[in-house]
Amino acid sequence: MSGLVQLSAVGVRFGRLQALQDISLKVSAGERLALIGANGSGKSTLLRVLHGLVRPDSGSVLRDVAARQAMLFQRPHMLRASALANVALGLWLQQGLRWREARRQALRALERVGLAEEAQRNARALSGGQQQRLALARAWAVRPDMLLLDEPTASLDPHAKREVEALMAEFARPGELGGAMTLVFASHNLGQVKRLATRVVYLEHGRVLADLPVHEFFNGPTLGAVSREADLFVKGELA
Ligand SMILES: Nc1ncnc2c1ncn2[C@@H]1O[C@H](COP(=O)(O)OP(=O)(O)OP(=O)(O)O)[C@@H](O)[C@H]1O
Repeated sequence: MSGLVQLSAVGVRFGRLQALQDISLKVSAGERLALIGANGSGKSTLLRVLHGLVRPDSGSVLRDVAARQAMLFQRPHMLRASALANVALGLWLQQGLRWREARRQALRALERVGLAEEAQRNARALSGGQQQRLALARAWAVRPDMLLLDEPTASLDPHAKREVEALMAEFARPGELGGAMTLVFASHNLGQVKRLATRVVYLEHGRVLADLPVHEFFNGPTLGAVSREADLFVKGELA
């Protein structure tokens, strides 16, 4: 396997519900992969499988064990502590750094996302956009090779959305400290998908119905033939 993670014929069920079915997908280094599809189509579940939070009931997951991963959720969970401590704690716990060194690196991460001035503020008192940037700092601090993001801008206003999007684009750029991050993100915002993604995976009822380079997905003639629902989804979202 030369990818960061590779799923083969993965299935996930929750009781009687088949949330994912027969998913085969390889994520390669340097990709910016967008997962799209209607509510309940399986995007979050697929991200959780990729991150190892959900174990498939069938199929297999192969992972590059040398690669680091981090995941961001739509509403980040922050501890009732300073912004700095929220980042430093992660480093201290995950990487076994000394507290002083963890704080030093955490401050560097806050600078990276433009939050250095908020370092001592209670993380829970920050705005939604600042909290999402704090979550990005927490992820960036561990220098992941692959960053998974579940609708990271869904609950943000347009300004905060642009800030988070800009950071995602910067993290994915070659030359970023620690190297370019591979991104896998779920989004309902097709403008964002066009701006950020190199590849689009369209899910419908837990199955992958299209897996195409972004340009082909939006401009190719094939989508309507693949799925009428996909065609309507894209047109509807763009209307
Ligand atoms: N822990 C769970 N227990 C039971 N059912 C679940 C669980 N997680 C997800 N599901 C169900 O699995 C299906 C896929 O959900 P998932 O959250 O992956 O979809 P999604 O595409 O991310 O949706 P959304 O766009 O609304 O976030 C849905 O029918 C959902 O209700």
